[in-house]
Amino acid sequence: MIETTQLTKRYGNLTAVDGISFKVEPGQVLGFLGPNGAGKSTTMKMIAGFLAPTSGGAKVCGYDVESQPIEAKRSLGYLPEGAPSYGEMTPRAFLEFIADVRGIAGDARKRRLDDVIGRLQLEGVLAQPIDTLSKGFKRRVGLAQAILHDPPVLILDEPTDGLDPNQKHEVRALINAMSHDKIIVISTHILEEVHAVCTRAVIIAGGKLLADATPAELETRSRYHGAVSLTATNTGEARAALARVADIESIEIDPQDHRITAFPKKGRAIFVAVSDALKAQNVTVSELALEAGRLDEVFRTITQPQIKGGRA
Ligand SMILES: Nc1ncnc2c1ncn2[C@@H]1O[C@H](COP(=O)(O)OP(=O)(O)OP(=O)(O)O)[C@@H](O)[C@H]1O
Repeated sequence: MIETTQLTKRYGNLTAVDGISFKVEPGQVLGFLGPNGAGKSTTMKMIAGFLAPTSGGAKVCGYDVESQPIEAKRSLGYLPEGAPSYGEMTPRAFLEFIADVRGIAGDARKRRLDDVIGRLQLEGVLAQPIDTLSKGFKRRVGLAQAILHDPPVLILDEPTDGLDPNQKHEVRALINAMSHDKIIVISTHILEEVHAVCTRAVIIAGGKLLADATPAELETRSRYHGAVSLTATNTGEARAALARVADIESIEIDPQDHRITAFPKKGRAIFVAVSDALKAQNVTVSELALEAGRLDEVFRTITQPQIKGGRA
């Protein structure tokens, strides 16, 4: 388990992380979401034991990261932002070095090295200096060192940053495959990533924890939750048909693609009534969808007051 208690970091007058408390259990993938400068990396560094908190604390698998740093670090793998490593080393030499530092020896050493090299598809670049690798491969070398000792806890700071869409997909699949028996915390700016890998999402802004929920729960906070979107051949006809649906609160039409969104009155379900009204008026639609909610809008609604409140 990971447990943070009132975790706080101050830099002079700036409170980068402001009393953050949460727990993460095995099998959970926790997504850290937040705008630039929210305090995500600082929180992760403190959990990973790379930065001392000003106050409060963190435990990893029951070990306090400050008073039991060796046990805590043994239990976790950490991918820092940007994945710094020793640029003049080759991935092979770097991973051998990490194996030394982690004390991985004997049969386990070859097995673990072969495993991470295979999983991160590093075979083709093992002998090339890390400095000369593409951003995507550098990130993969960083991930390989984080999982080399097969730790029960992984702290991954923007693991898919800099990867192309195929590599993003592969890394997300890797995280999903590892998630069954590990605790994983990832930070990301990419909201689709939250859907792809996270069982839970924490939203941070201005150093404060503002939301802690499943992605589906967050979507229910969207004003689009339960709305019905459609694209009709004749927008005017569709609009007239929707005017007959009593439970519709309001209608919006996208000025660019003319997509219509109908919002329900509070607590009402409108999908069937909308579908029936369109059929009854013979309105041709190319698309009709019930909206789960939009995470990007929830993210903006939750974080913008904090940003406007005055922190870069
Ligand atoms: N060493 C430092 N000294 C002073 N201020 C710092 C230091 N490290 C971070 N900060 C500040 O603390 C705040 C939180 O930074 P942090 O890197 O944790 O944010 P983040 O959410 O990870 O942002 P990003 O998404 O841009 O990586 C920012 O305002 C940042 O400028």
